[in-house]
Amino acid sequence: MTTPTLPASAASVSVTWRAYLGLCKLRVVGAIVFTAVIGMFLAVPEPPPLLLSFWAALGIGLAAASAAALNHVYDREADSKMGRTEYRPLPQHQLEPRQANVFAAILCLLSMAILGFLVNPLTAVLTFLSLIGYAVIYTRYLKRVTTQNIVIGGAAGAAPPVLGWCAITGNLDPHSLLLFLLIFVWTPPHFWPLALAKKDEYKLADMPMLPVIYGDAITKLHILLYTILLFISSLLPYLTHMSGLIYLGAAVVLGLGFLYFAVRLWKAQDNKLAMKTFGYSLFYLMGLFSALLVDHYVRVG
Ligand code: HEM
Ligand SMILES: CC(C)=CCC/C(C)=C/CC/C(C)=C/COP(=O)(O)OP(=O)(O)O
Repeated sequence: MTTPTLPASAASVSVTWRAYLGLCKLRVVGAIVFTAVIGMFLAVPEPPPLLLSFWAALGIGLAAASAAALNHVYDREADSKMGRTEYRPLPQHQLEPRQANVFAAILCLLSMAILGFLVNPLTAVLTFLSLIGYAVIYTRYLKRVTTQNIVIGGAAGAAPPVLGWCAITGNLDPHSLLLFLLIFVWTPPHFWPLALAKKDEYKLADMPMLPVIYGDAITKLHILLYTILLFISSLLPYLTHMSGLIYLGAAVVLGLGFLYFAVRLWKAQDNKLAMKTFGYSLFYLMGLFSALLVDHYVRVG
């Protein structure tokens, strides 16, 4: 018996769609939308209106995917030099840069229409600024010129909970800026462990990441110092009475876990723990934001 195969044209359509989806960095966008949705829930005492939340999540997600596609276009040459990124759609010539640009433009227009007409204009403007911040300011300029690229560029990645909050209330609340601070301070100990593990690839691609320019010891020290700063920042939602004891407990336990990784990485002679620390950073952020949500509805203390 022969295995049924797709006709050549159907197979190529499926490859093309997979390539377009590959441009979107779906897992990162998923995490970004998650933090935005938590911002929506924290903005009001009762659950936020379902339809408004849906449009806001879709609009923010489309903007993040558009930014990711533009990042693939600007980085296509560097991506082709690194093992971690060489199989992306543009280095593999599955799509032309022009196609990726058109795709990014469509996603951006859709996002702006949804946010501008169905959510509110301030959310649309702030989301657009985040898109430009990541896709243009970080990717095109900062990434190539300074070791502080991801610290400054982190502001775009930290915006989503503020965008989610603003989508529901129409304004900027100081508590939403606390959520911004958490992701902003989290970004260096999220990214630098990965940069440490992939230092040789970044060197090959001529990217001035911290370990490439200043070496492993300085990078590990920076990771540790930012992790301490993150631990302190993560207490602020409790100290400002935004969250209660459930959040505080989770923040302390998750933070001690992050410190454990950061201290061990700092002390180690090698970088064996770097990718585990990177993995933990993702678990930490998801855990911290989940705790904020649970605490919002089950308030103790
Ligand atoms: C400027 C800020 C940031 C930088 C430089 C950065 C950098 C990176 C890099 C280089 C990767 C590896 C990607 C890969 O191998 O495909 C990654 C993965 C990831 N990042 Fe970030 N990140 C940033 C902000 C964020 C934010 C704000 C979030 C979520 C709220 C996030 C969530 C994730 C997730 C979930 C992954 C895993 C993706 C996967 O497994 O495919 N990142 N990040
Ligand atoms: C709401 C909105 C528009 C937000 C945009 C923020 C956004 C998409 C952040 C993504 C963060 C990220 C994956 C950075 C890695 O880029 P990189 O180029 O350093 O990593 P790479 O080498 O894996 O491409």
